[in-house]
Amino acid sequence: MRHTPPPLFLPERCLFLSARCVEKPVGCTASDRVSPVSHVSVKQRTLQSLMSLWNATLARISSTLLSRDWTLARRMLGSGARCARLRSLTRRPPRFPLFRSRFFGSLHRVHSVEHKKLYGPIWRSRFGPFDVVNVASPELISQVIRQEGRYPVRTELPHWKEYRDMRGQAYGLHVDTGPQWHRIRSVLNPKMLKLAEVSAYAPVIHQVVGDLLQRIESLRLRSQDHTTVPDLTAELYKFGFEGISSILFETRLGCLQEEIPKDTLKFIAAANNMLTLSETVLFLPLWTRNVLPFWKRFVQAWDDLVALAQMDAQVLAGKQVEGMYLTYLLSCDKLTLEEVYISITELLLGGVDTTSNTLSWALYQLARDAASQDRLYREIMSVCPGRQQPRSEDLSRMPYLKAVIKETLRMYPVVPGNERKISTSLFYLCQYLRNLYFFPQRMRCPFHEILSTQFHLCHYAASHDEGEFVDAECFRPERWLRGDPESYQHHPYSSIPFGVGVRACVGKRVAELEMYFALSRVSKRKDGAPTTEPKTRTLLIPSKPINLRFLPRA
Ligand code: HEM
Repeated sequence: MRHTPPPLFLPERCLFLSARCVEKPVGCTASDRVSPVSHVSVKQRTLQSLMSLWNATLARISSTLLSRDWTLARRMLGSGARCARLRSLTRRPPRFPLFRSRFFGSLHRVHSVEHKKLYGPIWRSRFGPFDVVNVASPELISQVIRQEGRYPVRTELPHWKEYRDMRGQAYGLHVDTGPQWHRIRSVLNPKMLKLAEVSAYAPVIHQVVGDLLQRIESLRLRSQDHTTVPDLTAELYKFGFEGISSILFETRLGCLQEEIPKDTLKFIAAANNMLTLSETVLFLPLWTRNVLPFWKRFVQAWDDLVALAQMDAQVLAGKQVEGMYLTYLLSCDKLTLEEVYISITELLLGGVDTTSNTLSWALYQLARDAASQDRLYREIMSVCPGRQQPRSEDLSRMPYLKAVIKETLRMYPVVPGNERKISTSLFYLCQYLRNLYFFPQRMRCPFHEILSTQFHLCHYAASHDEGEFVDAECFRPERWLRGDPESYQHHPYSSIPFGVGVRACVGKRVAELEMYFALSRVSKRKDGAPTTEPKTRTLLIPSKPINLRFLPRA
C-alpha cells in the first residue's frame, strides 16, 4: 500500500504574509519580511488588503465557532453546508471520558480510536481544564507539527508549574517554554542526541544489561517451574532506572540487586505516585485541595523525587567522576544549579517507565510469536555469535531488531498522545481537500480566561489506523523492513512514538540504545507468555503483570 500525500488547499506563503498583516494591521515593518509599501504596486496592495480582510473574517468565524456562538456563526457563514462541515468539530464526546473509561479500562482506546470512529479524524473535546482539538490522522498531525513554530509548546502543566513556583525551583524542560526552554534544551541535546556521544554510554549500558540477565536467571531458577519470571515489567522498571541513573551519574545504584537501596525504592514509588496523581490533581477543582488528600500526596511525591535526584547529584558532584552526564551539565556553566537539579530529575523520570514498558511489550509480543522470535534470534546470532555482546556499530546490521522495537512502539506507543499549542496568529488544518479548518491563536475557556488553541495529537489512533497499517492489531515487525515482501511505505507521521521536530524526546537515542542492547541479549533465551491488556497512567503500561517463561536455548 502506497501513501500519496494529499495536496494542500491554501498557498502557505500567501496565508502567512497576510496573517502577519492581521497581527499588525498598522505599519508592517521590514523585520516582518513584508515588502515596504512604496515597493508594491497598487494592485498588490489591494490584493494584500483583501487577503487580510478575508483572513481576519475567517479568524473571527473560527473564534466564534469555537466560542459556541452559533447564531452569529451561521449569520457570518451564511451557508448551511459549510456550517455543517465546521460543526463536526464541535460534536463532542462525553465530558469526562477519563473517569468513565477508568472503570472500563483502556482510556487511550476510548479517547482516540473510538472517538475517531465516531467523529472522524478531527474533533473537539474537554480534557480536565483543557478545551482540546484532537487530530488523529497522520496528515493532520503532520500539519500541526509543520506549523508548531520555533519554540513548540506541548501543553500547560499548571499543577507542575504551581509546585515548582511553590518550592522556588527552576521550571525545566517539561514546564518551560519559549527561548528559556530552548536554552536548556540546547545544553541537554549534545550528549543525549548525538549518535557518537551516546555510543560512549554503551559499556555502562552493557553492565546494566548484564545485571538484568543475572536477575532474570535468579528469578527463573527460584520459581516453582524453574522457567517463569513473574512480573517482568517490575524488573525492567528497575533496569530502566539503573540504566538512566548510571548514564547520568556514572555510578551504579544497585536497583537490580537482591536488596534494593531504600532511596531507590523511594524514588520509584514517588515517580509512580506523581504520575498517577498528576491526572487526578489536574482534574479536581482547586477547592478540593484542602479537603481531599491528592494535592498533598502529589506535592510529597515531587518533594521526594527532587530531593533524591538532588542528593545523588550533590554527592556525586563532589566526586567529580570523569565523563558522566552530570559532570557535563555542572561543568558547562550554562545552567544554574537549580536548572541542573530539575533537568536531572526530569531525565530520571523520563527514562524509567518509557524504556521498561516498551521492553515489556516487545518481549511479550515476541513470546507470543515464535516466528518473529526465531528470526530475531537468527539475526542476533549472525551478527554477534556465541556470547558476544553487540557494539553500537553492530546495530546497523540488525534491521530486524530495530523493526521489532519500531513495531512495539507502533502498537504500544508508551506516550499514546502528544500535544501542541499553536503559535502562529492564524492556524489552519486541511483534511484531504474536503474540510478546511481555521483556528484562532487564542480561545475562551471557562476555567482560564483565555487560552491558545490546544491540539491533542492522537499517536495511538494514527498508528492503529487500518488505512496506514494492514492488520494494525497484529505484531508484524516485517512491515518496517526495507526490501522485505511484507514491507510497505507508511506516512512518515503514522507512527511517531518519540514525537518529531525540535521538541521531540530528548532521550530517544539513549532509550534506543538501552532497548537494543537489552532485547538482543535477553532474546538469546526462549520465552512464552500469558495474555495482558494495556492500560494508561499518563503513560501506556500493561494492566496486569507480564509473567514470561524463559527457557535456555539449546
Ligand atoms: C521508549 C522510550 C521513550 C519514548 C517512547 C518517549 C517518548 C517521548 C515523547 C512522545 C515525548 C514528547 C515529545 C514531543 O513533545 O514532541 C518525550 C519527551 C521527553 N522525553 Fe521521552 N521517551 C522515551 C524515553 C525517554 C528517555 C530514556 C528519557 C531520558 C533520558 C526521556 C526524556 C524526555 C524528556 C526530558 C522529554 C521532554 C523534552 C522537551 O520537552 O524538550 N525520554 N518523550
